[in-house]
Amino acid sequence: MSEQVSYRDGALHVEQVPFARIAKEVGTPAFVYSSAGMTARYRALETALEGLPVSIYYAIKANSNLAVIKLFGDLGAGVDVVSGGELARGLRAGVPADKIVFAGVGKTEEEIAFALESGIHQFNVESEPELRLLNRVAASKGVVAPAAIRVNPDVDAKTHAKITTGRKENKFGIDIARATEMFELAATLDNVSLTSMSVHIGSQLMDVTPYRDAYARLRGATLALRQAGHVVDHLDLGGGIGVSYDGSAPPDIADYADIVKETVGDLDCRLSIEPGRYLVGNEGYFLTKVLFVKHGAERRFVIVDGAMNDLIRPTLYEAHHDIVTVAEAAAGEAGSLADIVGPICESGDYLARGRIFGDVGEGALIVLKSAGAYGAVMSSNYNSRPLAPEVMVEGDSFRTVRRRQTFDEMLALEEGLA
Ligand SMILES: Cc1ncc(COP(=O)(O)O)c(C=O)c1O
Ligand SMILES: N[C@@H](CCCC[NH3+])C(=O)O
Repeated sequence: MSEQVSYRDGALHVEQVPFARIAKEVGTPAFVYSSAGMTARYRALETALEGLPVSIYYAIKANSNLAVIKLFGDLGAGVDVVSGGELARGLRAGVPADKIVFAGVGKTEEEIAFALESGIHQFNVESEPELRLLNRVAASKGVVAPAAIRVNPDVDAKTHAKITTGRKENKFGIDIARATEMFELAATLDNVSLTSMSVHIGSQLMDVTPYRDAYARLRGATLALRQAGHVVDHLDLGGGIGVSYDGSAPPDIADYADIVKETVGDLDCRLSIEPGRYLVGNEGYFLTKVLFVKHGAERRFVIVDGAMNDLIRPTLYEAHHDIVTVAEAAAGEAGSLADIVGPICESGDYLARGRIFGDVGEGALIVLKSAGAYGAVMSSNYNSRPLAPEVMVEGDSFRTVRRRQTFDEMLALEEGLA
């Protein structure tokens, strides 16, 4: 029996990930990433967008491990951050401040001050009060803050309701009809420079058509602003390109690039995009070990040492992740119905439900695919489970890029306070 799993996804693949060795040396559960896969994704996107004046800002919320940020930074990417903590990560990973954009509906005064002191490239402002606060903090520091307004184009991204961000009922952005009003307001504020707009309509878009509608509206707003005498020299087109979790066809990035070209390619604007999931989603795995197999009255439970605190996507979005066993490489192909569940005290603690799954026994290693995005970053200490380690596979070798949290580290913040 092989101790390795082969994985192919179009041109991008990890030939052999040494899961058994990783389990032995690092333990389980663990997140495992492919540097070759992430690099290939970045290059593919760059190639698809060739000829367009586009910069790539990696949205580090998808996977903010320092080694992952550094990998994209070294490839030339900037980063998109949504909190002071993410800004600290971007800087710590060596990304130059002038390649960092700061998005988010609820930036605090302290976060704005930190970003201004760091000298970031751009604030993507999501409300009028935020624009005024940005002006005030910038004035107190004697600087002019580079700003974009994030507009809400009221376009349905046709994705999961919890990750749709461009509809009127969503908290994100400023109604696109108010763009001119915002530019007029900014013109009266001495410490912001507003010459840019951003848009982000949602995550995990499997159909690129909604981008066409959103970018067409952005184009319309740009032309109207210019007509009114304002300068618009940069458009941030957001992230959201989906990846396949089940082997179905992913969106074609060439189609996405065509849409960019056709809608905003001729506006004489610098452009940027903020992909997160696309760059890392398929290039990570969640490795876990079978603790017990229990035959319930109605179904088989495969109880593993990974849980919803490690990978919450199945619980939170009913998300599907393909699963393979390390020994067989294709446990999903034959077998019987099973729930793959974790040790947490909630019935919602499952990694897969009602899955046709092979006959695994205690100690078997199983791998959830496509766990590179919104995996480790969304993990928690629920049930006082220490955070799982993260491992980067580089060529034939691998290295730990986040250690497994110890009990002492988990308890440190409360030390002496009880
Ligand atoms: C403003 C912004 N940019 C970029 C992203 C990255 O999204 P994704 O990982 O779907 O590419 C998000 C998350 O949805 C976001 O809110
Ligand atoms: N956490 C979500 C995506 C959120 C996108 C961030 N705006 C997921 O796992 O699919």
